Amino acid sequence: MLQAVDLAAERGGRTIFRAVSFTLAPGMALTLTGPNGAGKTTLLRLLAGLGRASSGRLLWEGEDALADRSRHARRLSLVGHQDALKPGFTVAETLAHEARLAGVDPAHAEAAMVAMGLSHLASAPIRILSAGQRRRVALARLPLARRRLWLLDEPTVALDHAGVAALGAVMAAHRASGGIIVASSHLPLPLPNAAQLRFNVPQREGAEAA
Ligand SMILES: Nc1ncnc2c1ncn2[C@@H]1O[C@H](COP(=O)(O)OP(=O)(O)OP(=O)(O)O)[C@@H](O)[C@H]1O
Repeated sequence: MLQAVDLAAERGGRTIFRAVSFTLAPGMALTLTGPNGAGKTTLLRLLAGLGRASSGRLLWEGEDALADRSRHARRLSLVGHQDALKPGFTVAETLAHEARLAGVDPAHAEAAMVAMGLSHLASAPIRILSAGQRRRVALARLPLARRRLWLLDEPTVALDHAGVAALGAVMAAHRASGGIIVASSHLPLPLPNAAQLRFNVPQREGAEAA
């Protein structure tokens, strides 16, 4: 269970948001919406333990999530705007590598490739892929890493309709197995029954989860 209690963040000496609170039990999802610059990425980084809250607490199963940041990092996968894929690897090599790192059966890498509609690109190097194809590869790594918490910054950017549907199925499977998802987006996400946190600009007075 992930719980944010009265989180506030500052950047460059300016308050970006405050009074952000939510509780996400296994299987739940939260979408972050709001205008450019409102603080969605800032919150995702904070939830990933990459930034520091100016006040408030982040709890994982009732304990301070960030007391041990490297332990927290192993609970989560973060997909941001940079996909951190190795240009010289093929799609199949990329996913097999991810499976190896996570110690899962290599057959899962094949399944992840199929799930994100990448089979026909198995032997293509990452460097020749289109933006949407790269995004599919970055998202196909998620289930292989076997992390409970997925933090996704605008995950559908560059995806076509089929890609969005594929991601919807992958996210549904994650939630069905007790995973938690927090995702920002300017477009509707395929995350049924997700709670919503809307950021306003200027973001001075906090945001509310609905
Ligand atoms: N390194 C930084 N130093 C100072 N201010 C920053 C820094 N990085 C981001 N900001 C500011 O923090 C605010 C929130 O940025 P953030 O990236 O969280 O917004 P966002 O809601 O994710 O926006 P978008 O929809 O454009 O992705 C913005 O006003 C931005 O200018």
